[in-house]
Amino acid sequence: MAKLLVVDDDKGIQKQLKWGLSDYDIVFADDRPSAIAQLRRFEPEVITLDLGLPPDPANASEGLAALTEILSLAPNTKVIVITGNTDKEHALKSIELGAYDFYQKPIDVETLNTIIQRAFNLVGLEQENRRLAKVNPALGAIIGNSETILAATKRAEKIAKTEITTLLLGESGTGKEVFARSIHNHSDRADKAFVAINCASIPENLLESELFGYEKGAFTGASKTTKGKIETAQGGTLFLDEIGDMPLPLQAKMLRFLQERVIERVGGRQEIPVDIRVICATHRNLQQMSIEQTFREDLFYRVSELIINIPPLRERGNDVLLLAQSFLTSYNQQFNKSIRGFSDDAKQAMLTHKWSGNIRELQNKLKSSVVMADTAFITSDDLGLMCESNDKSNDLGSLNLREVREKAESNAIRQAYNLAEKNMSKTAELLGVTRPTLYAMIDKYQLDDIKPAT
Ligand SMILES: Nc1ncnc2c1ncn2[C@@H]1O[C@H](COP(=O)(O)OP(=O)(O)OP(=O)(O)O)[C@@H](O)[C@H]1O
Repeated sequence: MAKLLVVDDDKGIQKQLKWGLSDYDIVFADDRPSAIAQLRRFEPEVITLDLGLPPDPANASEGLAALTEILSLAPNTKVIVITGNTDKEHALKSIELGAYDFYQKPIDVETLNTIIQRAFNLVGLEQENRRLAKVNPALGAIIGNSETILAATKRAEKIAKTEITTLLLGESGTGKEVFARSIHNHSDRADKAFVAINCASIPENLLESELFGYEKGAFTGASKTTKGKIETAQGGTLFLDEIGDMPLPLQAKMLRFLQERVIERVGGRQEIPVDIRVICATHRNLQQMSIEQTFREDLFYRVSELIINIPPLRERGNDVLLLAQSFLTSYNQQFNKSIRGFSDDAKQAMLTHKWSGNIRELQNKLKSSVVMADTAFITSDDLGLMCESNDKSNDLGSLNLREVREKAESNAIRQAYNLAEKNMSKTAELLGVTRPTLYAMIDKYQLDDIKPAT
């Protein structure tokens, strides 16, 4: 039976609800300590909470404190706050703190029952979602709707079924490995191994044996013949991350493997045929490196049969908000929290931050803010970000008033446009100007990237 806790010090109301809500397994509490005790003992999924609790029933402070405590102990509980019929301010405050809904007195049991029923339905759905997420985690999905990321995913989709050796170019943390996995998962090799190796993280003298394996006795300590990463990827996909960091002598051996599809283990004489798809990635400019002769030109052409540029987060527009929402959902589950979303200043700060660490930086910021936040919405402070407008007020690079104004106005237009999700009427509204004025400004400042959503 669905478990309901009613927190109200009015015995008359308790009685009324006991009879009126007989479909539920119902328990009562008169004040904050007994509510918390019942919460621990009875673990209700839904709670109705009168904000006017003793010792100060004329005031909402005790009720709001109870709400905060309940949600910090059991974030998935749905709390319906009961307020006085004129007390809109506290009702809204409760929603801000994470209450599921509010109900204004006088109590009509039938109406209240409908709200309670809806809350139980939501609890059921959320439980089902959590169960499904555990069974089938959406790993490796490429989240994003921006033109830049869609262009990259389209290319990745097109080549997934082919054997083309692909080079993924992008800054650190942009999701190159996520892309490589995704290509593998959409290829005919999906049921075989995906083996990743980061050439920059393995000491130069170990990289060769790590990749190609070694024969027993090949060097001191080689006590038994061992397969390398290439052989382990047999039949599947090998992801060579940071290929630009591969030492020159090893590049020759790599080229032979890519051309002839055979390898020799360190200390071995036998040629071992391999059937492997290769995906490489780097944040370096391999073409420039080959001019400077720090990367073999022939290897560059071999690994870059097709290049996919993975855009940095700052060029992905609203994707940052989509990614943030998806991380929030998974961290809410991981840390048993029920943070509902982001305040406007947090959204704006995320849209304007430079994200030099890209998605990894966003992920880290989200993780710590979910752990630390104790309100229903994450703010820019929780994220440790400041809005660009505050952040950069002294960094306009020029004291020429016209230039300063132009820069500030262009920034504001871009921010509003992103917040309004490319809706021009909403952008104009946020900026407090008419649509014709907005179009005139876009024209004047040549903001060619700003155009109505199609
Ligand atoms: N589109 C995406 N959707 C969800 N999560 C993503 C996406 N892209 C990347 N991530 C997450 O961001 C983090 C960094 O991604 P990844 O390791 O693929 O980046 P990378 O470019 O390979 O980084 P590096 O160059 O440092 O190796 C990972 O935790 C990954 O799960």
